[in-house]
Parts: sequence; C-alpha cells; structure tokens
Amino acid sequence: MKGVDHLAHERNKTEFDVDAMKIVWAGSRHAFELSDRMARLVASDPAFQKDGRIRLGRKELFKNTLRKAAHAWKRILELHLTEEEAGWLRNFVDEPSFTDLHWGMFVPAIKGQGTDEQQQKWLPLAYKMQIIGSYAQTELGHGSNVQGLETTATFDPETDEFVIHSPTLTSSKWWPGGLGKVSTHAIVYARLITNGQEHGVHGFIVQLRSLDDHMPIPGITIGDIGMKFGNGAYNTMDNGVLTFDHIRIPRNQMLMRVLQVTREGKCVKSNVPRQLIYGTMVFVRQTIVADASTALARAVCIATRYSAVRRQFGSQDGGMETQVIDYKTQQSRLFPLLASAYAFRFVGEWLKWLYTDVTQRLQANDFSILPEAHACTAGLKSLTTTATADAIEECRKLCGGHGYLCASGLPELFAVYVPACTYEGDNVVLLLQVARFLMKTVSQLGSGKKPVGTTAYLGRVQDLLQCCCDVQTAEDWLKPSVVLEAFEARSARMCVARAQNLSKFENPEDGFAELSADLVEASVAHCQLIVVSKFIDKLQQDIPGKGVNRQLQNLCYIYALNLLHKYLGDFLSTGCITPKQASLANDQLRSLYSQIRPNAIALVDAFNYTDHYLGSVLGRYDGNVYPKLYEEAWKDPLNDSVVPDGYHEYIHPMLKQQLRNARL
Ligand SMILES: CCCCCCCCCCCCCCCCCCCC(=O)SCCNC(=O)CCNC(=O)[C@H](O)C(C)(C)COP(=O)(O)OP(=O)(O)OC[C@H]1O[C@@H](n2cnc3c(N)ncnc32)[C@H](O)[C@@H]1OP(=O)(O)O
Ligand SMILES: Cc1cc2nc3c(=O)[nH]c(=O)nc-3n(C[C@H](O)[C@H](O)[C@H](O)COP(=O)(O)OP(=O)(O)OC[C@H]3O[C@@H](n4cnc5c(N)ncnc54)[C@H](O)[C@@H]3O)c2cc1C
Repeated sequence: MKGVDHLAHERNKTEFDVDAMKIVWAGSRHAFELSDRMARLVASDPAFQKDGRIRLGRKELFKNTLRKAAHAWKRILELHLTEEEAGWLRNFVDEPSFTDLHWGMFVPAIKGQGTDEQQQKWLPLAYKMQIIGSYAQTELGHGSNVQGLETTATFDPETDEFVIHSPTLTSSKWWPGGLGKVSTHAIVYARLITNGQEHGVHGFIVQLRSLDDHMPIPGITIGDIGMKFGNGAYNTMDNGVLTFDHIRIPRNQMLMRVLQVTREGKCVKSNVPRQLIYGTMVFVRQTIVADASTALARAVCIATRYSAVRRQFGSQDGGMETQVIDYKTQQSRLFPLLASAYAFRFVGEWLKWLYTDVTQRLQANDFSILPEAHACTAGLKSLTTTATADAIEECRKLCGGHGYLCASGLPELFAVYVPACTYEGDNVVLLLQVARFLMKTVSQLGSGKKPVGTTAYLGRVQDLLQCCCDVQTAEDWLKPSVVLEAFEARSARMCVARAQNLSKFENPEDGFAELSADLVEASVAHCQLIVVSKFIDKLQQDIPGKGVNRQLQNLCYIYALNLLHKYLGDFLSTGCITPKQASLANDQLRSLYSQIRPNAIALVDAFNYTDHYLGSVLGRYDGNVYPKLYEEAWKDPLNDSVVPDGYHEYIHPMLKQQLRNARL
C-alpha cells in the first residue's frame, strides 16, 4: 500500500546521495540491480510470503519450506536465472533449507576436493538437482576435533570398494543440514583405512537414499535430530543423524584431489597440502562473514527506524515527546552497530577478494598464503558472527517491549542467526587457530622471515612497541594513520606479550593450553585491526556520490573509536594511549554520533531491504508501526475466539470454586 511516509521528516534531513550509497553497500551497480530485481521478484510472489511462519508446527513448517524451495527452483528454471541470480533469489526467500547445504557445501566440496573426473561426473547432477547433497562431517562425539571423527572408510581391494561404517554410537553423524529428511547424497568425512593402516580423515561421496522412492539405502539409518532453539527459525532445516552399517561405495567416490587410493590400496599424495581437505570450511567461513553484515544490517535497520518512530518523555507545553533515537544513550548503543554493519560489509568484500586470490594461487600450485587465508577466514568468521549475534539482541533491547514481540522480526532473526557462532567452527576454537598463526608469525620474526599480508605490521614490531600515540585534540582521532597505529600497536604488543609468556613454558603445547584465554584476546585484537584497516582502505577508494565518503568516514571512526572505548583496558594496559587521549576519543565519538544522527534513517535505507525481507512491523519503510502492530495482534490464533478454548474445563470451574469458598 502506498500511504503516508511517517519517516519522511527523517528522510528530508539526509545529507548524502542515498542511491549512490546503495551501490556502495551492494558492492557494484551490477550487484545492486541484480539483488534489487531478485528482492522484488520474491516479495511480489505470494508463494514466498512469510506471515505466520512462526506459528506453524514442525511438520507444517518443514513442508512449507519444501514447497518454497520447490517453487524457487521452478522460478529459477522458468526465468533461466544465472547462478548469481539464483543465489540472490534463494537468499531473499529467507528460510534456511536443505538447498543452503546443497549449494553452499556439497557442491563446493566436490569442486574443491574432487578430481576433474569426479567433478565431471557429479557436478552436472548436482547443478540440475538430480541429486541433493549435504555435508556430513560432525558426529555425536566430535565436531571441533575433526581428527577425532570415528566413522571409518576401509578399502576392500577384493571388490575395489570402500566400506563405510559407524563403529560406535558417538560416531553417528549428527547435525548435517538437509540430511535428516531430504538429501539423497552426502560428502561423508571418515577415517581412511587401507591395508590395515590409517591415513587421516577424508571426504567420500555416499548415496543415502533411493532416487526412486527416497527410502534409505539398506544399512543406513537416518532421521532428524529434533527441535532447535526458537519458534520457526532454524527448525525449517532438517539437521540429521546418520549411521552406516558396512555400506559399500566404489573406490572412485573418495574425493581424491589431496590423496589418491590406487586399485591396490596404495595411498599416493598429490602436491597439494593436506589442509586442503578443510578447504570447504574456508570457503563457507568466507561466505559467513559476508552474511554477517546482511543479518546485522537487518537488525540495525529495524532498530533505527523504530527508534525514530518511538517517542518517550520530554514533552514540553503539550508538544511532541522526544524520539528515542535522540537520546545519547540510544545513539551510543545503536550507532556503533550501524557502523559495524558497514565495517563488516567491507571486510567481507575484501575477504571474498582474498579467497578468490587464494583459489587462483592454489590452481597454480602456490600454497604460500593458505595459512593466512585460514587465519583470516577463521578469525573474521568468529569476530563478525559473535558481534552480529550480540548486536541482534542489543537491537531487540533498543526496541523496548515491542522488540520482544515476534512481529518485530528480531526474535526469529536472533534464533536463526545465533548458531552461526557455533557452526562452521566454534568461535573460540577458531580464535585459537588465529592465535597459533600469530604466535608462529612472532616466533619467526627473529629468524628474519618477513611477515606479509594482514600480519605485515608485525614486521614493524620494534617501532610499534615504542611508538607514542600522537593525539592532542579530539580532532586528531580523525586521522587514519593515528587510528591505524593505535590498533596496530595494541595488537602487536598483545601478541609479543603472549609470545613472551609462552616462551616461559618448557612444553609449548602446555603453555598454549594454560594461556589460551589470553591468546584469544590477542586474536580478537588482531581481527579488529583487520576490520579497521580494511574500512580505512575503503575510504581511500574513489567513491562517487554527494556526501557518501563523508558518511563512510564518520562510520569508520565510530567503529574504531567505539572499539577503543570498549577495549580500553587493552589500549591502556599496553601503553598505546594515555587516559587523556582515551577521553578525547570519547569526545570525538559523541561528536560523530551527532553528525550521523540526521543521516541515520538514510543510512539504513541504503541497505535496500524490502519490507518482505525485513519481516518486521517495527522496521517498516513507512514507519507506520502502531496501526500495523495493533492489526498484527489480532492475527494471533488465541484471538480466533473471544472466550478461549479451555475456559469451560479450567477457568470456569476455578472461578466457581472461588465463589463457593467465598460463600463458606
Ligand atoms: C527472520 C528469519 C531469518 C531467516 C534468515 C535465513 C537466512 C538463511 C541463512 C542461513 C543459512 C546458513 C547456512 C549455513 C549452514 C550452516 C553450515 C554449517 C556446516 C558446518 O558446521 S560443517 C562442520 C564444520 N566444522 C568445523 O568447522 C570444525 C572446526 N574444526 C576445525 O576447523 C579444525 O579441524 C581445527 C580446529 C582447525 C583442527 O585443529 P587441529 O586438529 O589442531 O588441526 P589439524 O592437525 O587438523 O591441522 C593443523 C594444521 O592445519 C591448519 N589448518 C587447520 N584448518 C585449516 C583450514 N581450514 N585451512 C587451512 N589450514 C588449516 C592449522 O593451522 C595447522 O597448521 P600448522 O601450520 O600450524 O601445522
Ligand atoms: C545449526 C547447526 C548446523 C550445523 N550444520 C552442520 C552441517 O551441515 N554439517 C556438519 O558436519 N556439522 C554441522 N554442524 C555442527 C557444527 O559444525 C559443530 O557443532 C561445531 O563445529 C562445533 O563443534 P562441537 O559441537 O563439537 O562443539 P564442542 O567442540 O564440543 O564445543 C563445546 C565447548 O567446548 C569448547 N572447546 C572445544 N574445543 C576446545 C579447545 N580445543 N580449546 C578450548 N575450548 C574448546 C568450545 O569453545 C565450546 O565452548 C552444525 C551445527 C549447528 C548448531
């Protein structure tokens, strides 16, 4: 419905070109036009409507998801959508489903770890969805510790087959999405055994269900693992349990890019490093970083629009009350989240570039930056998902009581998003990987090995250990070199201090375990430095559009200075800045909030989210919150009847009982 724009007065205050910012947010004009077209296509198709999904029972919810996935596939074929367009369409359908794992992990695993012949055989089937795949790595007993997986794949030279087996209860595959009820195939990770010898964990393509009647292959037990956190939310996904009782697959169904098993059962290593077996996780972590900004931007868009609509206190002479967005406390909670959404967008863009670069290098047998790619994807996945999950919850609080209503869209968003802190690597486990990488880098400094890429600053460690922050006024905090140096010095000093503490232990592994909580803090500092530095790099690009660069500068400094404030202990204890300089940073932060304030609504409009995608009464584009919230309440099934079911059984007798007691 085209009606009154309750946020028009806000939009009139805008000081920059919102259309130009939309393109910056999308990454390019092409990406903007394509995503915009797909968002509108989905929003205008009644088959994709989302209303009432949270009220469905598990079976109805799941069937509804299957219907939407089938309809999406039909539209993709009818409209001859490209792979990129199809990806956007699925994104805007906005419902986790087996297709996420099929396209997001099964296909990439075959592409990354399969030989040319394996790709030629399996990819066409997967692209046409003649088979549906999932990614079965985690087991009941082990997830983080991949080398601890128990499923076995034993080569039988007599039949030229692998025998896939679950030897224990804890070896049951547990969690894989799409596995429970849909997938016909899976990449199954199992311990390879040939000629009685173990050769570590590898991936195998295993058929799970008949392509005729969908029944499990004999010897396979398979089902759903049960309801998960939240109503609706991730319960659209059939996360599964799977056990194998001596299932036989042909030898050529082991993914053999890293290691080949010959007809005789001999293992022949290729020239690619063993870690490439983990390559699918690197790919997915990179996409999770890009998705973090999308989810965070959704929550921030809802909280910002609602904060401009909501008024509490402050009325003088019967005038309007204050918009809650004008309270400094609201701004100091909300605007850093808005800045984080932009910061994560740009670091996600950069990580995508890094991943593409690594992939090209791997193809040319250059494996030199694989450790850095692993550390960056692991660390940034951890940093951005933790921050986003926390931010969604903060946005709920920023919306007061109404934020707790499902109609706000925030409870469902939180429930869907929060497992991102666990899947694809528990966030603490991933930070420990970053710490290992950082400690290794520091330990090699003495041997003259020059750190490159995101750790290049550690090559200037002597300077960074001594430098003094050059801030005398609040304005000095708006110099990129000053901000960058403060973050580099903090991270370098934390890394060196941890490395010195580690060196006191005789056994490095004991030291690593004992100091792990401190090490994780150093990893966080390093990852925050990456985000800040990539945001600063973005500002150096030629960004067209009136006032756009100015807004991005403000957001960049809000992101950095808010971190400085939040992690002040690190900055002060490592001597990177003085208390006086910290106080000046706070003064600057308050000034930046005032500058962002008139542009806040336009900055969330630049995300270009449709009301369908946002799924929030509080975040509506037109700001018409109250009538719609009122309308929404009446849709609740409890309001189907004035007198509730159960009145005669439970309420009425109780009331009568009280009446009788009163008479006694
Ligand atoms: C309102 C409604 C909203 C609706 C929204 C709807 C939107 C829908 C969106 C939702 C869709 C989301 C879809 C997502 C689907 C979820 C998918 C989840 C899938 C999974 O979880 S799959 C399982 C993932 N599992 C893990 O990540 C396990 C974590 N563990 C590991 O990664 C490793 O094994 C670990 C911890 C690194 C192992 O450590 P360790 O045993 O010490 O290491 P190794 O001995 O194995 O290796 C040592 C050596 O290798 C290096 N290394 C480790 N990993 C890698 C790697 N990945 N790449 C390169 N190198 C690696 C390591 O650094 C060591 O190097 P050295 O040089 O030190 O030897
Ligand atoms: C919604 C969802 C979808 C998923 N989808 C898939 C899928 O499609 N395919 C798949 O294979 N898997 C999937 N998983 C599984 C997921 O990848 C694992 O749950 C995840 O990797 C964490 O492993 P874990 O469960 O073993 O946690 P654990 O490792 O048991 O973690 C428990 C606690 O121990 C801590 N911890 C563990 N190891 C260490 C250590 N070395 N040092 C310090 N602390 C440690 C962790 O920080 C955590 O606090 C999914 C999980 C979820 C929640």
